This record gives sequence, structure tokens and C-alpha cells, in this order.
Amino acid sequence: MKELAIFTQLMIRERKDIALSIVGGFIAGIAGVGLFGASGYLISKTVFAPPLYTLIVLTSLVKILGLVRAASRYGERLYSHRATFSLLSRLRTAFFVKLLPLAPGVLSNKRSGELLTRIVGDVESLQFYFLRVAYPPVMVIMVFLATVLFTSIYSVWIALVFVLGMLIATFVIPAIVMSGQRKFHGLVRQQRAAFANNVTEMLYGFRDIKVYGYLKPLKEELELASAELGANQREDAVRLLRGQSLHIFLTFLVSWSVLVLSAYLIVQDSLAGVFLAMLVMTSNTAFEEAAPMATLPAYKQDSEYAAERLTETVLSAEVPNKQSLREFPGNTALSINLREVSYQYEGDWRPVLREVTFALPSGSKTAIVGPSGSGKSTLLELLLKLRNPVSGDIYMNGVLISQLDEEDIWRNSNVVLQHSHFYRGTIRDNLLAEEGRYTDAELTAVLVKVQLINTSLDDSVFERGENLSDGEKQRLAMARAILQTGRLWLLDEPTSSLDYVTERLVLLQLMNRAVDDTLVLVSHRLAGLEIMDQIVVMEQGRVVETGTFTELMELQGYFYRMKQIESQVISSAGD
Ligand SMILES: Nc1ncnc2c1ncn2[C@@H]1O[C@H](COP(=O)(O)OP(=O)(O)OP(=O)(O)O)[C@@H](O)[C@H]1O
Repeated sequence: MKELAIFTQLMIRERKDIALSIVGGFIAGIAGVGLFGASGYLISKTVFAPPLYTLIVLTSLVKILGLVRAASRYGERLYSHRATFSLLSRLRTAFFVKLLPLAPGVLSNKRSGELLTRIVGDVESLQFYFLRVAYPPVMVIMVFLATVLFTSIYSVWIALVFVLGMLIATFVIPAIVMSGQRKFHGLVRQQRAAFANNVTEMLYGFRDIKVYGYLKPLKEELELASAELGANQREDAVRLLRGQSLHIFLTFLVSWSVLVLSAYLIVQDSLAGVFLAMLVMTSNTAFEEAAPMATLPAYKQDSEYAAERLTETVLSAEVPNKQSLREFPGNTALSINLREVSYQYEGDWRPVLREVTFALPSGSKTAIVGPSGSGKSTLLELLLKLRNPVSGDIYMNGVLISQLDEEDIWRNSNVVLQHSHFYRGTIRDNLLAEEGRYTDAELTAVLVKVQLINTSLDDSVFERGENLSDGEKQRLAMARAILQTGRLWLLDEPTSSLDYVTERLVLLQLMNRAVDDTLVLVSHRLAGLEIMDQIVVMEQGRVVETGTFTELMELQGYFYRMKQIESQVISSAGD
């Protein structure tokens, strides 16, 4: 199956450990069969009171085989587990490297809880591919062939019993295990993903869920789902155990058959009685070695399913071809051109942006205004190449954005999105400034610029900034942007939670800092836009007006009417 090709390639890189584990496993298997065979022979031989040297040779052989078996089993375990963990670490890295450039796309398509359990669970499942799928057949075939060859020296019929038993162990028992497994194929995995989704959603929205009294039904639902998942996991484990029990039953069945057949052959004078115990012990040990065959197809199916889903996760997003990308155009303030840009969210029936065309000259300051839902934030995401236009073109300094590496765009932009993320740590950690790049005095000066006057760099920040007000979060996000050195500013309502005075002060600082740079400010508020070089007015995904504040007011169109309404609302609120 082609999805497992990645794994096969990784196995080739671990070939040395794999080869050593196969050699160790083979020696351990053969030594085990030899050890028990020799013990059986020794027991039988003592009955005939053989010369002392025969007993010494046989006892020494048993001891040596015991030592060889233990040492080679140790080697096999050491190398096979080392190979497994190296494979796991390579697999994790390889998958993460593939996932990383796709992150914004994959994260917006998938629910976070599901994505996490999928990736972790599927990668962990694949670690068993080598130990429980690829490795056992090689070992079983080698040990078994050697054993059949050895027994055929004494009796072809006994060798045939071995072959028959092995066919049952390799095909019939796994088929019985699989017949139950097929019905439940992937069910546990799907249930686990659904469960993780519900838990993550509950954790994210815990406060609202609690306040609205929705906690109890949700908890009951989760408990039910958890019990169902537990029951199915138990059933899965029981199915595997049933396979192993069947295999043990087969081992005894074969040993009994060998015993009966040997007894018959001894009576017929076709076999010397002294070999009876040896053959029975040999069959018992050889079949013990084949125990992993019972669960092999179940693990194989599980690994294939995991590989398929992992591939689907990385293939479901567009893979950027970095080779054909062009160098980011210079260290100057960017000029940006949008030509007939349209965008539609996946699965949505209407476009969010429709043939948007406007230009942002180098060093210009542009405000994008419009009612909620008119597509302003989506437009910024397109400029950041977090999303790609469905049609139309975006140029940055004359280069098509599709030919630019998004990481270059991010590095050259100072961004404040509507919802910034904050980490558990200190204010200093959350400024995300490269260590050693700024002194504490410089960082504090930036905090002052964004009016976080009483905030210290060592103040703690809780997970997701729970202990910060919305206004503090916005100012901290603004401080982060100010500490960046890009020449493009993309700000999505960065001051919407601030009071009027603080907002003015912060924006003033920002304009001073970005004086020579290109700046785009998405804003709901229309006050203070006089200082902008250009205002782009959007409505239902279209650009309806563009111009300076004065031009738009003179036009007496959409912006003018919005401004009138805002003034009326402000004055009536003041009455
Ligand atoms: N991830 C998404 N998937 C599907 N639809 C989305 C997604 N994000 C936004 N939308 C839809 O796209 C439209 C435009 O959203 P967008 O956030 O760009 O508007 P906006 O003008 O920035 O709004 P606001 O001023 O309220 O922030 C909305 O109708 C919204 O429902």
C-alpha cells in the first residue's frame, strides 16, 4: 500500500539495526528450538544409561544453547526496539516537517481536538508496524524453515504436521481474528477523535458552558461517549487476546499430534523412541515463536489505516512548491496591488470577496472600513498568504504573491490580527522578541508606547491571556508588532477595545513608528481616519468606494452615510 511507502523508506534508513535484530531473533529462535529439543533428547537418553561423556556433552549443549538464546534475545530486543524508536522519531519529524508549511490551511479545515488525536494516535500506531507487522513473518519463516528441515531428517510425516500447523497459524487464526476486526475497523479511532473534539470544545468554552448551565448535559454526554469508547477498546483488546489464545491452543494441538504420530511411527519401527521427547519439545517451541502471526493482520490493518489518515491529513492541504518561489522583493516599504481578487471559504455557498481591486502605494497608510462580515479580515489573511485567492491576483512590489514564500511575507510584516494568542509565562515571554535582541529598557519603552504604563516585564500571563483585559491584550499585541522590523503593517482592529483617549495615543505612536512603511488598518470606527492616505470602503465583499477622507466625504456616498450614522450614534449616546 503506497501510504506505507514513507515507512518503508524510513525502515531502509534503519537497516543496520533491523538486520542486527533479524540476526539476533533468528539465532534466539533456533537456539530456543535447539535448547528444548536437546533437553528432550537428554531426558530420553538418560533412560538408556549412556556413557558419562554423552551426558556431559548434552548438558553442556543445553547450557550453551540457553546462554546463546538469552544473549541473542537480548540483542534482538535491543536492536529491534532501538529501530522502532528511531523510526518513530523519524516518522514524527518527517510528518511534522510536512505538516508545518500547511499549518494555517490544515488548522482552518480540521477541528483542533481531532487533529491532535489523529496525528498523535496515528503516528503512535505506526510505531508497531515494524515490530508487529514487518518483522514477525521474516523471523517466523526463517525459524520455521530451519525447524521443518531439521524434523524432516527424522520423519517427513512429522514435518508435514508442522507445515499444516503453520498454515493454520498463518492463515486460519488471523482470518478468525480479522473477521471480528473488520466490522469494527477504525471505529475506536473515530470514536476517540470525536471524544477528543468534544473534550477540547468543552475546555475552550468551559466558562460559557458553565454560566449557561449546559455543563451537566455535556458532562453526561461525554461520560456516555467515554464509556462507549472504553467498551469498544476493551472489545478490541479481547479480539486480539482471543487470537493469541487460539494460537496457544494450536501449539498444544500440534504437540499432541506430534506425540501421537511419533508414538505410531515408533511402534511401526520408523522412528527411534529416543527422539520422541525431542520432537514434541521442538514443535512446542517452534510454534511459540510464531505467536505474533495471530495478531499480525489486525496490526497491519491498523497501521495501513493510520498511514492512510496521516497521508490524507497532509495531502488534504495544498503543498507549496518552494523551489519555484521567488526571492522576497527587497527591504523597501511594499507596494501592493490587488486585481479582481475573489475568495470563497471551502463549503460556503457565497464568495466573501468579489473582484476586489485597489492599490496600496509604497509607504502609504490605508484604512479598510465596512460593516461587520464585509470581508475585511479575510482580505488581510489573503495579504498574509494565509489563504489563496480563488481568482484574481495580488502583487507585492510587482511580484505575484503566489510566487512568494509565505514565511518571507510573515517575516517582513508587523501583524496584529483580531484575536492574538498569549502563552502562559511572563509579559516578556509574550512580547515574542528574539532573546538578546532588545534590552529590558527597550522592551519597557515599547510597553509605555502602547500605554501599558503599569505593566512590568515580569508580570505573569495565564494560559491564553486569561488574566489580561481585552484592551491589555490588544496593546500587548501592538507592542509585539512594534518590536518587529517588517516594512508592512497589517492591523485588524488593533484598538477596538481601547477607550478613545488611549486609542488615539497608541495610534499616534504607531504612525510615528510606521512613518515610512506601508500600513493597512482595518477599522470599525471612522473617527480619526483623516490622517490616512486612503480609505477603502467595503460592503458584502466588494470595494464600494476608495479615496481620502475628504474625497469620500465630498462624494457623499456610502462612507459619508456611515460617518453620519456614527456621528448621530455618538451624539445621541452623549445626550
Ligand atoms: N473560517 C471561515 N470559514 C467560513 N466562513 C468564514 C470564515 N471566516 C469568516 N467567514 C465568513 O466570511 C465573511 C467575512 O468575514 P470577515 O471576518 O472577513 O469579515 P470582517 O469584515 O472582518 O468582519 P468583522 O468586522 O466582524 O471582523 C463572514 O460572513 C464570515 O462568516
